[in-house]
Parts: sequence; C-alpha cells; structure tokens
Amino acid sequence: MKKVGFVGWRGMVGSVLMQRMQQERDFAQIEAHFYSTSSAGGPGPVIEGQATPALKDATSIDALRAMDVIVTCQGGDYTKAIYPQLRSSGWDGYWIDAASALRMEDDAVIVLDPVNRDVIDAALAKGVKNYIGGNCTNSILLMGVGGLFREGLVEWVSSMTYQAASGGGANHMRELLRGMGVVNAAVADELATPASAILDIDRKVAAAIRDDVPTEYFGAPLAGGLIPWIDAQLPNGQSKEEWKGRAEVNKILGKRGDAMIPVDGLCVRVGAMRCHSLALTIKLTRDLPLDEIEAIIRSGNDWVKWVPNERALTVQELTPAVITGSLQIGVGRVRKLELGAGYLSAFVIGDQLLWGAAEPLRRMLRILLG
Ligand SMILES: NC(=O)C1=CN([C@@H]2O[C@H](COP(=O)(O)OP(=O)(O)OC[C@H]3O[C@@H](n4cnc5c(N)ncnc54)[C@H](OP(=O)(O)O)[C@@H]3O)[C@@H](O)[C@H]2O)C=CC1
Ligand SMILES: N[C@@H](CC(=O)OP(=O)(O)O)C(=O)O
Repeated sequence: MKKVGFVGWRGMVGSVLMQRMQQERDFAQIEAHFYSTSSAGGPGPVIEGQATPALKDATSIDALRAMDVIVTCQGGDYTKAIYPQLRSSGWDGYWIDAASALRMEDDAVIVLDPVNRDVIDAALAKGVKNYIGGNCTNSILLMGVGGLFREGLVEWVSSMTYQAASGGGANHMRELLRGMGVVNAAVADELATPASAILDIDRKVAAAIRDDVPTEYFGAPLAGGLIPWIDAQLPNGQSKEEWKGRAEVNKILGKRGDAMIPVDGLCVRVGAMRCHSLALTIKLTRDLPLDEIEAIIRSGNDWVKWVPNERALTVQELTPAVITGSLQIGVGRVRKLELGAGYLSAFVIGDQLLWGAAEPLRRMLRILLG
C-alpha cells in the first residue's frame, strides 16, 4: 500500500477532504500518516471510528520523506517553505496540494479530472509529480460549462462571480455570521413589533452595517453587503482572483499561446457561506440552437445539474440553500442574450469546498492509486 501523508487535514479544506475520503472509503486503499505544523506528537484524527497514531511533524523533511504521496491543504506559506526543501532532499514522491503556490509552475498540473483527465494522464506518463487543485471559482466554472469548452464553442467568457465567505477560510465564515447577528440584534425589538416603521429599521440597520459589523478578516462589512474585490491588486487593475480566470482555465485545459481562451470579469465576495456562483456571458464560436447547447452542457460531466431557464425552477434549484454540501454543479439561466448572434448567458453554482477545493485532490489521489 502507498504511504500517504496528510498535512492540513484539520483546516477547513482538509476537514472536507477527510469527510469525503471516509464517505468514499479511500482510507482502505492507503497507509495514511497524519502531520501537523502545530501539534506534532499529539493525537491523530479518528478515521472511520479508529484512532490513528500520534501526529508527525509537518516541518520535518525527514518525516515527510518517508511518504510516497503527500497531500497538503495547509496553504501556500507552508508549500513555499517546505516543498523546495523536500525536493532538494531528493524526495521523488507525488505532491498533491490545495494551495495556489505551485499551480502555474511548468512541472505542475492543475487537477480537475472530469474536465482534464487527458492532461493528467499525459503528465503522469511523462513522470510529472506535482498535482495541484485549481482555484475554486475556475474549477466550478469548468465543471459547469466544460462541455462548451470541450466542443470548441467558447470564443471568450466574461465571468462575474458571487463568492462565498468560505473562500477566505474558517475565520471569515465566522465573521460573516457574527455580522449577521449584529445586524439582527440592532433591530430585534422593531422586528418583534409589526407596526414599527420600516424606515426606522432601515436607518438602524444601515448604521449597524457601517459601524458595528466586524471587519477584521474581510476588511469591510460583508453581512448585509458585498465586497467587490477578492485577493491582491495587480498593476493592470485586475484582482489576483480575476487574473486566475484566464491563467488557470487555460492551464487546466492544456491550452497555451494563441490557443488560449480569454476569460475575465469581476470577482465579488457576497454573504453566502460556501457556494460560489458565476454569472457568465459566453461568446460562442458559432451559434447553435438552445437544445443543442443544453445537451452539450449536460454532457460535460456526471455532476452537472441542469436547471431549465424558468423562474419557479430557478429560484427553487439554483441557490446556495440547495447546492451547499452537494457535489452537484447547478447550471441554469441559459439563454441567448439580446446582444447579437452567439452571445449566451449562464449561471453556474457549486460548493466551493467540494469541487472548488477538496474533491479534485481526493480524486487525484485515487488516480495515483490506480
Ligand atoms: N478556503 C478555500 O476555499 C480554498 C483554500 N485553498 C487552499 O487551502 C489552504 C487551506 O485553506 P483552509 O482549509 O481554508 O485553511 P484553515 O485556516 O482552515 O486551515 C489551515 C491550517 O491552520 C491550522 N489551524 C490553526 N488553528 C486551527 C483551528 N482552530 N482549526 C483548524 N485548523 C487550524 C491547521 O494546521 P495544523 O493542524 O498544522 O496546526 C490547519 O491545517 C489555503 O491556504 C489555500 O491555499 C484552496 C482552494 C480553496
Ligand atoms: N481565493 C478564493 C479561495 C482560494 O483559496 O483560492 P486559491 O486556492 O486560488 O488561493 C476565494 O477567496 O474565494
């Protein structure tokens, strides 16, 4: 059995990975070893009801070198600190990583096997050892409308996103919830009194959002609002999250140079917990009837949940409330835009901790296990 070391297993992405691996009985296929950056020697996690041995030191190159595969959800700082040392020590194992640090390196593949199994297989055959999970937004985009890319139907995509708090991490989710509580508490008495004036409620809510909602992690109030910037600022005015659209989508698809498909748009943080949504404008390379477009999108992969462009179905099926915790990727609002021939709209929604983070890593490990 392959020895597989897990780093970052108790963080948010890592916890979802552990859940999914237990659901799929993946631990039966491997000899699992658990590492920690903060509590080496402490108790390991309970996996399928069984205690695991004491935690190993995630900063010890010697301890890591014993593994055939390392799966890390610990974050980019850890990758940047440890990965080069590990490779310099001569370690030749497989490195599977959720962080963005190595994604764009030439010797790394961004993994999303329902979309790019061919790219993964070609890399494995060439001896590539680094397999990195993609940015959550782009993985969800490709899981949703990958069929259109596969058929060469996408000339360009404008991707306007509505990204959940979980993309920032556990503390960001907690801050959103605390903020919701602050807003509610500011008008609890008025809400309990049906006759209270809505403008009084609105004034108090506005003041609470402005002055009292916590902003330590997001840097601006998210509860009752939104934040139209995610990640660092680049010289060209893009956010780093927006830059990843073109860079990562094309790398996932194995497209380079002139073959690259333009992907750009604005990335916005909203008060959802863990579902990222994208409002897409797609310029098609050729116009097709809607029923053919539907068939192509549906054929993208087994997780596409097609929602017809009807009001009742859309508000029932295409929301974070329904998609959260599920592997389904909702695709709806597909219609021809009144902008000219070949302009298509689509709304894509997925749980960003599943297909956006943990699931592609889990599946890459299974691919390695054969
Ligand atoms: N959040 C997301 O949507 C996505 C994240 N990623 C990548 O995954 C990385 C990890 O993200 P995420 O899981 O959100 O990070 P977390 O902050 O939830 O966890 C990272 C590490 O922090 C340590 N930690 C310290 N205190 C706690 C605590 N109270 N509970 C749990 N862990 C704690 C743990 O390390 P230890 O046990 O060693 O102390 C843990 O492995 C990111 O840096 C990013 O690179 C990738 C795609 C999406
Ligand atoms: N930046 C994403 C989450 C994330 O971790 O992305 P990446 O893995 O590309 O750093 C978000 O905030 O929603």
